[in-house]
Amino acid sequence: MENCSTTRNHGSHHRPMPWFGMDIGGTLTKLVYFEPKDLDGEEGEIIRNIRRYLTKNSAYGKTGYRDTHLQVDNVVICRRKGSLHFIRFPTSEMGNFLSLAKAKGMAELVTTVCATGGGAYKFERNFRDEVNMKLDKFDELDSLIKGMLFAEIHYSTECYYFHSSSASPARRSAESIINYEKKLYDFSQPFPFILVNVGSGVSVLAVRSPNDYRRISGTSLGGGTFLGLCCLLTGCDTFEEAIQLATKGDNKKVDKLVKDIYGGDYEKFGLPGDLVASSFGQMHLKDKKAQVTKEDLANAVLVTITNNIGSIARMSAVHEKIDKVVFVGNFLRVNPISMKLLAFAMDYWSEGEMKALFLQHEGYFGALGCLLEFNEKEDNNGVAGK
Ligand SMILES: Nc1ncnc2c1ncn2[C@@H]1O[C@H](COP(=O)(O)OP(=O)(O)O)[C@@H](O)[C@H]1O
Ligand SMILES: CC(C)(COP(=O)(O)O)[C@@H](O)C(=O)NCCC(=O)O
Repeated sequence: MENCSTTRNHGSHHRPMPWFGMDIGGTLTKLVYFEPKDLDGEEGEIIRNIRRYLTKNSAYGKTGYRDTHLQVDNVVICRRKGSLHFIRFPTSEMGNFLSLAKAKGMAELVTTVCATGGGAYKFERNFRDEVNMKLDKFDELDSLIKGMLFAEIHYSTECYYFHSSSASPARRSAESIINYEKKLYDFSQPFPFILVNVGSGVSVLAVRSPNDYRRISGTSLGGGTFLGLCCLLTGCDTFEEAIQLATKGDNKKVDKLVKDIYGGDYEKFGLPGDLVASSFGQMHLKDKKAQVTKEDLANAVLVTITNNIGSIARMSAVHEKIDKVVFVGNFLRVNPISMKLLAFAMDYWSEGEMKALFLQHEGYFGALGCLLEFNEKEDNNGVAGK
């Protein structure tokens, strides 16, 4: 599938390699690197070294990682064929990243990097002063949509949902979500859809066509809140640790359920006894507090944040009269508990009318979209190298 609008052959007409897209978020910086496979001898030594360094390693320094399972091969971008690599590091490590870029000779080679996310503004000066690089800035929500639509077309297993074997939504319970099965979803006719980006905070968009979308809602209770509260309440230090703890815990020891208040279901309004009535609602009781473990607390934070996001997503979908809700962002990384809870919540509360959808490259669409936008822009401008 072709992405550029011109019909030129590859070579010096295009922006010189290396091609990167960078999304500098509130917590993580995502880097998408396009590795050309149709090499024609144009590669200089520095580019070759950068390519080797990025593609032969899957860890960079202490905090940079390449998500090798997400690599996409045989992609054509601007008439160049190659592979897409997906790399992330904490935004707090930006200083070390800039030092590395300098050490690897990037600063001599690249004059402009395309960047999106809040950090494209926050760190613009650091890029200029420390590595003499200009940031060409793209809007993060424009890039997000562009990247996800591109990935959906180029990666046949991109979109999936969780399937319950129970026919009636009413019979599905929050307990049974553990048995949800992951299934591929044909997202080739995507519009309209609600897009919920769960990063440090949460943005909710109504997307009606590639260039027609609105940011309709958002909440500050997002992935950053989960991680921050977990670190405070359990003493953990990383997202992976927080998720591990949550996997072994039970929110019912922390939250007040409808049945803790009603003794059973609140039938008049269809509230099942197992529904959380009040998140953390038992933690004012000394005996209950004495019994909870850090695993229970981590699970309760995860369920609290996820349910709140699910609720906002569902209300947004009802308001916009849209039945497909796509969840993206790194909060969902290695986090099946939240994905299954969101799938359950969409299905249960809409009585089967709404569907929660998920995407494999969940946190990388902003970086990918910005790489595509930059190349298109350069291509349309007829840039012959800088
Ligand atoms: N390795 C990680 N380190 C920190 N947070 C992570 C990590 N993996 C997943 N997360 C979660 O992803 C969130 C950031 O998501 P992301 O989509 O990258 O947003 P942002 O653009 O705001 O950085 C964090 O708040 C956290 O909940
Ligand atoms: C400001 C942001 C767009 C930044 O994006 P992020 O780095 O969190 O992915 C996002 O955090 C957000 O939408 N926060 C919620 C703001 C609100 O609507 O209350």
